[in-house]
Amino acid sequence: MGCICSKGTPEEDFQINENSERQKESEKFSVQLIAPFPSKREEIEADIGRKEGSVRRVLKANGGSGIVPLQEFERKGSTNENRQTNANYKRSATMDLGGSGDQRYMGRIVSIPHSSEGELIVAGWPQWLTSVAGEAIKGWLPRPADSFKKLEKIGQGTYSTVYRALDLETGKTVAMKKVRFVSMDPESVRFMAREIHILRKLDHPNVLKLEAIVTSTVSGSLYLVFEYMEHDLAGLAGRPGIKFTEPQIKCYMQQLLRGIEHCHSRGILHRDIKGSNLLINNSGLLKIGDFGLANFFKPDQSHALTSRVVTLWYRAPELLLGCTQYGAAIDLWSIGCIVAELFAGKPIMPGRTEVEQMHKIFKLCGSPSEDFWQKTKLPHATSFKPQFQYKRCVYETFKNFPPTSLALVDKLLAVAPKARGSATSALQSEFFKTEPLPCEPSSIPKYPPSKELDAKMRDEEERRRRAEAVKGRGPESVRRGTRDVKTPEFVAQGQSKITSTSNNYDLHDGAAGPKQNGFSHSMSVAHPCAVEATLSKNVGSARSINVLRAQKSHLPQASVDMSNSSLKKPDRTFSKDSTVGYGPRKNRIHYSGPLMPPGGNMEDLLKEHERQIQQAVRKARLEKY
Ligand SMILES: Nc1ncnc2c1ncn2[C@@H]1O[C@H](COP(=O)(O)OP(=O)(O)OP(=O)(O)O)[C@@H](O)[C@H]1O
Repeated sequence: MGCICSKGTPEEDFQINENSERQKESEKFSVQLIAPFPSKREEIEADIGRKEGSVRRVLKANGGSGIVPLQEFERKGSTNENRQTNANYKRSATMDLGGSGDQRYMGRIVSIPHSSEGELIVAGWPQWLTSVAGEAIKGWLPRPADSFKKLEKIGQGTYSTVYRALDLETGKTVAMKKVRFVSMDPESVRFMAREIHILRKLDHPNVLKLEAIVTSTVSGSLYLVFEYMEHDLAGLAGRPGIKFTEPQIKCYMQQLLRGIEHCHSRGILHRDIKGSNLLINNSGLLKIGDFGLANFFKPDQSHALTSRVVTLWYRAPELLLGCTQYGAAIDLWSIGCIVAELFAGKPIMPGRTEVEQMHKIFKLCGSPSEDFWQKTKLPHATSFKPQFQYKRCVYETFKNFPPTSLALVDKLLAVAPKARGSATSALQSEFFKTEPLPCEPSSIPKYPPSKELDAKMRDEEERRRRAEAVKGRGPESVRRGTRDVKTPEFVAQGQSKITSTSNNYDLHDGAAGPKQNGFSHSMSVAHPCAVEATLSKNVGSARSINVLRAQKSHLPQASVDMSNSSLKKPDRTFSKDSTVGYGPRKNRIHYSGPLMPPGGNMEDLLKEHERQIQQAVRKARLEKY
């Protein structure tokens, strides 16, 4: 599969008004941000007076906030009151069609057929986008790219880089998520279109709102513009010195469940609930973000979906077993992991391979009965069937948790999906009704901006310092200084177990990796996904840490996703390489580790994995330093 690198530098994609060079550059943009509909004629006219000839006036005329359907725009534009606005819109829209005179464009506009694609092109969207993602952007107007000023990078996802930016029209700080494509490959565009399409279906205070979109022909990138959130839960939980109170945890979890309840009520599964996708602002509001893996589902589960979704540590057992007809319960499982993680102060099941993940689940939540294994048709059942049955020990393991939280965790971490209930039933649980009650979001302390990226940078810095220190101390020190990732069940006798940063509880499995207090697992020295990448090659040879990091755990199977989305979208690919973006799935089936050979011994297999992982990590470190 080809590289999906973004060709332009991030700077090329943002136009800064004061800079005339950049303004020229801005004309390379074929699409501008979505603009809302003008509300006041005076504003519009004043703006036109100031900025005749500028695409920006459309944005300003629209008041700089909100998004209005194109049809409504046209309808309003046909009235006397809005005629001027409509003219602006037309001129603005046609600037990108390559012409140079209003008359000519007006003619074109009149002749545009009333098809959705025609409308969209007139609105300023490029054809590469309208031809495959018309449904997702239908009815939206573009906004100019030069109306944003890029500030610093605040997030690095698998498919995107996120920047803090200033909306020059409103003065508001926003987050701009730059999505990469494989040179406008239609399939890649469809991946992104699904995210947009889903975001547009959602409207809830606990779901991050998509405010605008911009694309750049310079870099082949597309930007999704969101309200700016100061923190993500991963960053916040991983910040030294921050300790969540019980009312605060309840407050966050209530908001998370309300947000997911809304998604499920709209027939949408998030499929990647984890700390770094839960954004929190300085008013204590939590919003679910990153709908890149989200998909539509029907309660009857009649459509097959890919089972290779959700970041490994938060992945439900049915997905690991290869189930393709699943529902809301997979998100509830992830939420169960998060509730427990918040109380524990570290991830509760930090598996590094699917085999290990499944094993951790069985050890904590119990393994299914013999009868289940006899009857199930789940594709990976034979591979994962343990040699003996594990007894459930959720209550014993988390005995120090507040009792009502334990009841909720126990329910959400039910191995049988149906037993997890729903977001609505979770919201009605005693957990939220018993003292101490959830606090008001506004009463939560204001923290300095804390993102997963910050946690990653702290880890990186710490690792660099350690490496510097051991350099001067010789090989013996290197050995002692190396923080090899340990799978807790293989921690040698007498070696101290990882302790929780918030509550003391006794997990039979501790957290793996040097990041001990949860959520920032993707920045562990050896990311579980990176390690999986090594194992996917069945590591005879260890690879460099950079290569190790280049894979994500939830690589999709190519053919199983036959979802019911109206966009008929394919699934995303899952490369963790920062230069990689959305891409077609062809030839991108990866397995995070060899499946359990039938009749094989799980403990032996895991030990072998551990040996390979440590060998790979050691070699990578030695290569690096
Ligand atoms: N609206 C926002 N405000 C502030 N920061 C944000 C916002 N949206 C995203 N971020 C930051 O950027 C990071 C990456 O964003 P996001 O999860 O959407 O990207 P992704 O490529 O889909 O990531 P992933 O690899 O987790 O799938 C988030 O963890 C968060 O720290």
